[in-house]
Amino acid sequence: MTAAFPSLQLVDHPLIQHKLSLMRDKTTPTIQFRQLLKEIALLMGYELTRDLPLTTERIETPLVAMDAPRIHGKKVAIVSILRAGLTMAEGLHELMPSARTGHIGLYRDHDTKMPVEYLVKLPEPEGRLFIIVDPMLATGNSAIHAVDVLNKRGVDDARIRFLALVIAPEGMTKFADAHPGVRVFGAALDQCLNENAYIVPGLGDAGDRLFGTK
Ligand SMILES: O=P(O)(O)OC[C@H]1O[C@H](OP(=O)(O)OP(=O)(O)O)[C@H](O)[C@@H]1O
Ligand SMILES: O=c1cc[nH]c(=O)[nH]1
Ligand SMILES: [Mg+2]
Repeated sequence: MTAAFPSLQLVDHPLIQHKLSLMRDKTTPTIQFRQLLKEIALLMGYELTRDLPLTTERIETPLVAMDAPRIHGKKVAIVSILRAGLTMAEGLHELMPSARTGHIGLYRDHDTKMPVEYLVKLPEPEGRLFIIVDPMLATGNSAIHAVDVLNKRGVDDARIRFLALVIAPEGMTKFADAHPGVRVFGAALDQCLNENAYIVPGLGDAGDRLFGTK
């Protein structure tokens, strides 16, 4: 939780901060950029999942029978906002291999900066926790749209978490106003947006740097 944003948790572990600095460096090549984002998502996943409910399952150790704690993996859905969320989802899936997968395809319109939706594929919402992943929360419009998509399918804000990497204060303000009940996890709250709605200092265009496009 931060003072300005009760729903935001910044994960300031030194490994995450170090890897984020490498990602911000404009000389970091695509292959390393992608690997770093995957690693950071995995590390942030540790905090994001800290309070997941446990059930128990009867097992036998080599010595005795016991009721062993287990996470119900199939009750979690990891939803990537395309394209940049895909790589974060890879990291989280290493932590929770049996989590279900969803995709919400969005791109920002060049002029309006509003998200344009081109794909929605989601698992059954019943009883599931949804983790939406996207490294960049800039104006907040894409994040708000993605949560709206889930809300329309009956998933309320309390069952949604948003995993980002770099967050602009302007976007976080807008997102927290629209969805105060969605917990947001990020690695950095940056300074501001520039005139093209890019995060400053930021790391540039995440999708282009991940996939080598322009
Ligand atoms: O907070 P916002 O102002 O909505 O901006 C954030 C969005 O912009 C980027 O995607 P982009 O539109 O570049 O699509 P891409 O991942 O396909 O490149 C990013 O991955 C977010 O989805
Ligand atoms: O800084 C930004 C803003 C939106 N999308 C990005 O990839 N980077
Ligand atoms: Mg992009």
